[in-house]
Amino acid sequence: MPVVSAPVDATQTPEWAALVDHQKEIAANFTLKKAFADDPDRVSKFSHDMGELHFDFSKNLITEKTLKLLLDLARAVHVEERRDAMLAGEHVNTTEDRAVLHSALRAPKSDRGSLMVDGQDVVGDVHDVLNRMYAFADKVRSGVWTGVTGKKIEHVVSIGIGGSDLGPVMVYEGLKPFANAGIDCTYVSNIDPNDIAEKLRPLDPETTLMIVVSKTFTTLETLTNAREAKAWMLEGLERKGAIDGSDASCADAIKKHFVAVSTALDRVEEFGIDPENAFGFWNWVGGRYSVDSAVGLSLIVAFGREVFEEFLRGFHDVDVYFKETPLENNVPVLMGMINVWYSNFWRTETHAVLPYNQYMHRFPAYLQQLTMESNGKSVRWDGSPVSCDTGEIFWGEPGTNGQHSFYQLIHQGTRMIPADFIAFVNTENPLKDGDQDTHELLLGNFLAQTKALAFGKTADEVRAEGTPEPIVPARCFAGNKPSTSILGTALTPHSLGAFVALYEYIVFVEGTVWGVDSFDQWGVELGKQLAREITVAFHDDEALAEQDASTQALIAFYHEHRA
Ligand SMILES: O=P(O)(O)OC[C@H]1O[C@H](O)[C@H](O)[C@@H](O)[C@@H]1O
Repeated sequence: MPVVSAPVDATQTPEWAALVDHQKEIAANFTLKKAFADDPDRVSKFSHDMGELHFDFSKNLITEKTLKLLLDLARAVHVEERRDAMLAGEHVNTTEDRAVLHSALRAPKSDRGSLMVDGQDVVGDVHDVLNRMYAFADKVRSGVWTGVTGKKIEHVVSIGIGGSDLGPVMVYEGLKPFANAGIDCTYVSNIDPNDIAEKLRPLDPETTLMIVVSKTFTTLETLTNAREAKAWMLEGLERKGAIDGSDASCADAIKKHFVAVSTALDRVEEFGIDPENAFGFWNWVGGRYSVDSAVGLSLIVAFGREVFEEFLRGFHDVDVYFKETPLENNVPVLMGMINVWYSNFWRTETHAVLPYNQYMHRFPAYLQQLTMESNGKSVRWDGSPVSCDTGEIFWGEPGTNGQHSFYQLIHQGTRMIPADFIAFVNTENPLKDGDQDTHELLLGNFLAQTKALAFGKTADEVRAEGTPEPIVPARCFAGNKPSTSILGTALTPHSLGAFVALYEYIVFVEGTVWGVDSFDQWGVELGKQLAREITVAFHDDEALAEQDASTQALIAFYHEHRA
């Protein structure tokens, strides 16, 4: 069994009790307006820099005492000890009896041999695979690797789901300005045939490379889509006369047009993909923590080695920072604990992430898996039930789009929704509308929203604008709505890597307070198991009879209306 200490029940600690009392004080006496008026140094006290990212926590419902009490709680649940255990390769993923070492995926090659886990030179193995990936990607990018008809690859289709999809697609979208080899990527994930049909429709099989990404290589969606892609590829090539349909010509085509990423290389081979063209990773990398492993192969093909190395450096710098920075100044720790403050002491349920950068439009979706699959648990890592709420519901959309949609509820609704506002000083597309720098219009909106949330608008201010009395209440803003402002210098491979690592550690800190195993995902299994059984029930009366009445009735509706 793993050597991991039992989780502390945070709710039974004096530190928790102190926070319960403190929350009552803050709820009764604290407003952001007053806090800013009373303390001219508030912003500097609550601002931190982590590399190229600047964090302003001042518009949160916190005082210096709040942070002190939160860090007392972090220490009481042994955040530092668990961090060190994780980074040293202990099996902190207890329910799967695995180490958790995504940090090793971005360790520099000079760290080879420094981390031996279960007899494996973890960093050495990581760099061996990275080198193979870089060599492969170079060949594709330069046109040395071609399709079966000798044409250069122009499109990559990455087939995967969950952690084998959300990370790569988020980063591909995030770093589009860095694409530099005339190769575009498309991501197919859903088992809904509409997904692959629409994605493949515009592509030419001769110039398309498929990357099948699956940690387990058993995932129904991915294998179904991979088979569909294989059929599309072979039919397309045969129609063009590029192959003659014989087993040998098909095998040759698959070799040139299919590669795989998986921890299960035997299954890759069974699928018909040449093991030479398979890139491995390890069971100590969780799917949602894997974008910086071979799972990111499409990114290396699209962006090249230098960009990917810079992306990994962004992660690694945060790894070192998280490990070495005292808790008082440690941004991932502070953010994780502030999230605990709202979730457990203010009983907020959701957390908005609002990137003011259109390239980051898939970042909230990526964070949903990272945060919710990690911390949506009801038992602790020793199997005991949790005794407080766990897991925040993460959601969001890029600003300013969200402003014209759901911000109404954040500003004037009855629920408190802590929000991370993310923006960058420099834009990838500096444009002007007349004399006005349009990036400043974007940043002006970013600043305006956090200001409106924090300070609101009083009835007197509304009246002073000449608003008729009956509608004054509808036009008031209560303010005191918490937000964190994060400003980066620019959205680059390095800063994007830093962002992902930041949220990985926020998740870790929260998971440690809640005592949950943030690295398993048993909650997705029941649905998979039932789907297998129910799929049979479409055409098997015995299996149908075993279903509940609602499922039977819905299947009956399906049969009645199926064209
Ligand atoms: O990479 P795969 O083994 O195909 O798994 C893909 C995804 O499916 C699973 O059901 C889990 O919910 C995810 O954590 C995982 O990322």
